[in-house]
Amino acid sequence: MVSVEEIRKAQRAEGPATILAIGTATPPNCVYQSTYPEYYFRITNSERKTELKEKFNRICEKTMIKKRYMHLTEDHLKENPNMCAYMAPSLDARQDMVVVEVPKLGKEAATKAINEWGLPKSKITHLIFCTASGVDMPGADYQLAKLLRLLPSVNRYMIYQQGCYAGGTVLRLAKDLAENNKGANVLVCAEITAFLFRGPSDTHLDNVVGQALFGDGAAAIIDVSELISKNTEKALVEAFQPLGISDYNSIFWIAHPGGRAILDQIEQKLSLKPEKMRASRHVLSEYGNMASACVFFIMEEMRRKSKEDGFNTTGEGLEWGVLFGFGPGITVETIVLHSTGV
Ligand SMILES: CC(=O)CC(=O)SCCNC(=O)CCNC(=O)[C@H](O)C(C)(C)COP(=O)(O)OP(=O)(O)OC[C@H]1O[C@@H](n2cnc3c(N)ncnc32)[C@H](O)[C@@H]1OP(=O)(O)O
Repeated sequence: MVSVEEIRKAQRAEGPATILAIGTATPPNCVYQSTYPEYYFRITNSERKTELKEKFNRICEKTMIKKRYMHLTEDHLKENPNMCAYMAPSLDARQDMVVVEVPKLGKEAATKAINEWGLPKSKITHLIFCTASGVDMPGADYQLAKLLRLLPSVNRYMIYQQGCYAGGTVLRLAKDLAENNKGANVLVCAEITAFLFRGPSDTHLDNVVGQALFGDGAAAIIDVSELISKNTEKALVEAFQPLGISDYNSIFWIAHPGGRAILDQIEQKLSLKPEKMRASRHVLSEYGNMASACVFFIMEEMRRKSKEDGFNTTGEGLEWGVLFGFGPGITVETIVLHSTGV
């Protein structure tokens, strides 16, 4: 007679969960930060707000973002003028858009990851989908499984509306699933396309800052950089003390670039060398703040550059690293990463 303990042991995986492949995708519509203020104030019929436009120009310059990708094009906005107001009914139009587009963008990224992985899709046993764009039932996880033609038996998990820190949340969940299920291949797909574009308001400057930062033009923003930087050291001590690591320049860094000031303050507070934030700053510059998807773009960029520079690990030649996801709450997701090779 087989005991429950033996069954459980046989079901569990041996060894740690490993990231085997990464795929990223963006909508094709690219907007350049240098011309964005002109476009944004024109499309939202706000050109008369000259002072606010000048301020927005200054904010855009300070973001250190070169370009961003947005699903919303000029044509979409012309078809949906309510989206261009600061506060006008437009939820239905946005919802109709995201429930179709978010799984499609997820499919693009997932297909790249599956191709790199090189095994048949039928080997995928678990699917986690994470987005803060819209809510649907059945969810984006179901739509993605259908688009990818995964087996109907795939175990699906949907994480909605967590915000920017959720890249860390899905990794944490994927690790637990992979380590507790033998042979499980967990496909983590965190895609965010925020459709919360809206016109500028003189009385809501936080919204104006948001319009300058987010990859898809989201609305809500908190000034959060000081709060985050004050708490990162505590999170690092808790995470790395058990490993005997207290020099945070000796690890690689994947920090969610909520905004340039967040990276600046963490760097300053922890006396980090400038190269520690290189990958995060690169992704911020090339894509803007893509919420939960950012950390995976940074991971991919770090892996690419480590290979190009001849390092022997995907973490810039280092063994241990940290992934920080920051988001509403304020919540800080801290994930310890172990890099094994390029
Ligand atoms: C929680 C999460 O982390 C999840 C997210 O991703 S949410 C997004 C989180 N991101 C942030 O909170 C943004 C962090 N802030 C930044 O990166 C920078 O402050 C910034 C790029 C927006 C501006 O850079 P800066 O070095 O602060 O420029 P600075 O010259 O001081 O400010 C430019 C203008 O913006 C205004 N400004 C800056 N931050 C502002 C804020 N939070 N609200 C309103 N106005 C703001 C300033 O008053 C200034 O206006 P004037 O030019 O008229 O004086």
